[in-house]
Amino acid sequence: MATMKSLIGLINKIQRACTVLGDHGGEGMSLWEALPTVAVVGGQSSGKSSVLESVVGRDFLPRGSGIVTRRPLVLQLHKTDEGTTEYAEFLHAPRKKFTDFAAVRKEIEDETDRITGKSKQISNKPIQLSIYSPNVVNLTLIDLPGLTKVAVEGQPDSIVQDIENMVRSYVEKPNCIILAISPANQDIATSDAIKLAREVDPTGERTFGVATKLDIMDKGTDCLDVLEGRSYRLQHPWVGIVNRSQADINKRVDMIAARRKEREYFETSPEYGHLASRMGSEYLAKLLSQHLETVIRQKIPSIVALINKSIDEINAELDRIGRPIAVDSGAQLYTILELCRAFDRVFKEHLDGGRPGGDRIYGVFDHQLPAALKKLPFDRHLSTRNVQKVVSEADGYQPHLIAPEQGYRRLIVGSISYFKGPAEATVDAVHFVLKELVRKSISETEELKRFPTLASDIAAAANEALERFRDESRKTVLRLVDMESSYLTVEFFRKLHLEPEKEKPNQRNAPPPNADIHSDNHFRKIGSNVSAYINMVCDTLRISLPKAVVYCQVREAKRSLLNFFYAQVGRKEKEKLGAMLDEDPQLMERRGTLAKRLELYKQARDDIDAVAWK
Ligand SMILES: Nc1nc2c(ncn2[C@@H]2O[C@H](COP(=O)(O)OP(=O)(O)OP(=O)(O)O)[C@@H](O)[C@H]2O)c(=O)[nH]1
Repeated sequence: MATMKSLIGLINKIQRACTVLGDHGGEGMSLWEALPTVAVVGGQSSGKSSVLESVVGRDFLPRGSGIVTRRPLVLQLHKTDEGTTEYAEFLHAPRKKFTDFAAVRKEIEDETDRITGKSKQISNKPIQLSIYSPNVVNLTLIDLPGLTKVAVEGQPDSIVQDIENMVRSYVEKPNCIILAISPANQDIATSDAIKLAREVDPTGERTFGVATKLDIMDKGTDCLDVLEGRSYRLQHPWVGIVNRSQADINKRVDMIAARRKEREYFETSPEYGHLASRMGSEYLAKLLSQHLETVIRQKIPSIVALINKSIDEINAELDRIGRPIAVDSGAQLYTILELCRAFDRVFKEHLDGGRPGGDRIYGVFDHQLPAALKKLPFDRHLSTRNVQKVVSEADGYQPHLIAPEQGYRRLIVGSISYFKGPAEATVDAVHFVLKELVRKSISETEELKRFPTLASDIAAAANEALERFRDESRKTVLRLVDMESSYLTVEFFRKLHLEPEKEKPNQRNAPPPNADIHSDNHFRKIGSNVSAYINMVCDTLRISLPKAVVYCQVREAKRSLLNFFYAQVGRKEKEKLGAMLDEDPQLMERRGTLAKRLELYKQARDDIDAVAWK
């Protein structure tokens, strides 16, 4: 069976882990909120600090006018063996043991200012202090700023509400045990602590009422109605306290002497003598400790469930953002190649189908190219006037006798050169489709998301490769066009020569074979012959250009988009490989945080296992 000490020690440990994680409640699922804690709540000067100090048995809290406690103080008390030296330790300054409690007070003040500045602002970021002493019981208390009704000089008016909100944010948590401090020398009905406690815990099951200043109540009045449970009844009995008066503090009456005085006060008190065993700060400390133990015992299953849930969630997120990468160059090279392959797979899916985009290449061949071919200005180039001009120029001083051989050649070569435009445009259009597919594939490769440097390296390498393919493709298509003008299809013209004879009976308007070589009809006929020839070339190119483009660009992109890159990567040294696998700094930080969280949660689970089943 777990001991009280080990149970509270366990919670202390988990609380410290929470502070390291920056988890002190607030948004989302919080382990902190699942842990039972005791929060000390009360109006200003109600005696909160005094109660805390007498529970600890030491002077260590900052004192002064105005709002002294401006950050929550998480005070973890650890009971040590009799005779051991007392010391304190702050979580923000681990391994520094404070044996001088005046220095503890100074450190609390300094650490408060470190976050809030000297501005007297408040902050909900807790200061965590552990006290190891034979004079304490195992207990965790949270000291909160005193509830106040007015801001003092130098503090913004909003501070009144800010403090109430902060205190409320602690005490409204169902796992918070409220230590509501009310000075007995004032009307309990107007006590800030009781008012707030009633609001957040109407049944009073997690509120402990503490009446301070019993010794300075008006003559003839007492607090018996409350202490004996007749008024302001809570589920737990009220505890009366007598702290050091200001005069005692000024006389430096130490805490141990003060506790003795308090004990004597109750034992000898005519009003409270019969309640002496259930009064005083020592009794309060024991009562709280016992209660905390019961609560913790009840909470353990839900805490374990929460821890397990958190661990699962962290693991899932780590899987999603990727585990840390190996440091040796072999493994790094392997990782880089794997990532390249992942990209290549996505890219191929775009081309081969499965992912959209590849069809746009067919669109270039099926629409763009034919449309561009159709728009070529052959009408103008082969107009009767231009034909006449070109033919005459080719003839020179001696007009042709039968057929203008040179003129035909010039007209045909001139026309064929127009095909270069659509051929190059086809190359470019496919290039842009491929480039767009590279861009898409980079962004769709999940594995690459965490490596922005590598992603841009791969994109750059792929685009460079596409440029090379484009150059090659451009050369090839221009060559196809050039080939058309380098050797004309003789058969076409032979057939042409025979045609007019054959068609003679029907072709009334066609010029006779020996027509005047200077007539319009003659040039029109030449123009239409060239046009027919060019149409044939056009049909050929419409079919062959896509073949060249696919061969040079698409097929190469599928086969060897990253080949050059692979060769480069293979030659890189270790540091360069590491640099390529640079991750988004935010992601690295997130992974670091998750790893730390994971470790702390696992540790917490192990700690609970070790304690709970002892
Ligand atoms: N006589 C007597 N004086 C007390 C008692 N409790 C507190 N005081 C005095 O009341 C004053 C305020 O006590 P603190 O413990 O500083 O009160 P606090 O609620 O922490 O005050 P703030 O931190 O300013 O909000 C001090 O001068 C204490 O000496 C008590 O039980 N009896």
